[in-house]
Amino acid sequence: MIQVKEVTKRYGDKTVVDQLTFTAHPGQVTGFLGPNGAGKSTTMRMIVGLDTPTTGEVLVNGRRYAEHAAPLQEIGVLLDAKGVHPGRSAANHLLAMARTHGIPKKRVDEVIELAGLTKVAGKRVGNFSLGMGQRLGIAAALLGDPGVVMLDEPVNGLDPEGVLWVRNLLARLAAEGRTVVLSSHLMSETSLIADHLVVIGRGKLLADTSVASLVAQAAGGGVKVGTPATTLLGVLLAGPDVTVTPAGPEELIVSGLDARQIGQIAADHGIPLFALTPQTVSLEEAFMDLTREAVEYTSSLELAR
Ligand SMILES: Nc1ncnc2c1ncn2[C@@H]1O[C@H](COP(=O)(O)OP(=O)(O)OP(=O)(O)O)[C@@H](O)[C@H]1O
Repeated sequence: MIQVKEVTKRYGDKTVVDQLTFTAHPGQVTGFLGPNGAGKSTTMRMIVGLDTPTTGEVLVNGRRYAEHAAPLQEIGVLLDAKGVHPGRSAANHLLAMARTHGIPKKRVDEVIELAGLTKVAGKRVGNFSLGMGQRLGIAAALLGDPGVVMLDEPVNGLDPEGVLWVRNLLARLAAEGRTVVLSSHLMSETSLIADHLVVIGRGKLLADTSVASLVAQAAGGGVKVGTPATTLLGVLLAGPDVTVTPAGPEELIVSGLDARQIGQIAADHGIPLFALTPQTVSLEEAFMDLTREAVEYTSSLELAR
């Protein structure tokens, strides 16, 4: 479990993380989302003790990172996939890490296999593609068989097959009861991988929600109904909490009733329907709505609107 408790981080007079509180639970994949500069990396660095909160505290499995005797066995992290000596082979890089942390060589072979790096394990890391580098970073994060796994932008630069691989791997790690956190600035991609979402903007918490409830929220745009009998159906559907808006000669947008209720009322009165479509806002739009005020760099074109 990761607990971020009322954490504030200031650099000089700039507040980068602002009274942030959230928990990443075991058995779940938590997506940590925010636009560029929102404070995700800073928060992740504080989780693993590379930075200190100005106020508040961060706990990994109930303790501060530095208080763990064998931190690599508690939390595995991928913070910068390029932070590897380019002249070393993937296997030697992992072996060096394993040796300094008392981890057996057998585990190195296991994570190489797990990360799909068997064929390239002997190759120099300097020649690795971005995707192979990401896989190596993930292999390193898993080396200590940790109960908590935290990955900064793990699908960045991966092809669709690589994204699917990360998705399946993270789901499996969570199913094993581990706490899994991944950061991203891409909502649609993250919502496919994560169960839970923590969204921040300008260092502040904007949302702490399940993917399912965000999807339900995004679906709150009414139901598009296609019928030749718009006037009659409009009258039949009317009610105190129902809004019926004509959207074309044979089209209504209805809110306050779901598709099933509308379909039933139409059927009860023998009214033909040729469209009955819940209007969804895309998750990307929901994310943009949430974070609009909080993006650090807005183009002058957008500001002029
Ligand atoms: N050491 C530092 N000194 C001063 N400012 C910093 C420092 N580290 C980060 N910042 C600032 O803190 C803010 C948040 O940065 P951070 O890297 O945590 O954001 P992020 O959400 O990870 O963004 P991205 O998606 O672009 O990686 C940015 O405005 C950044 O310029």
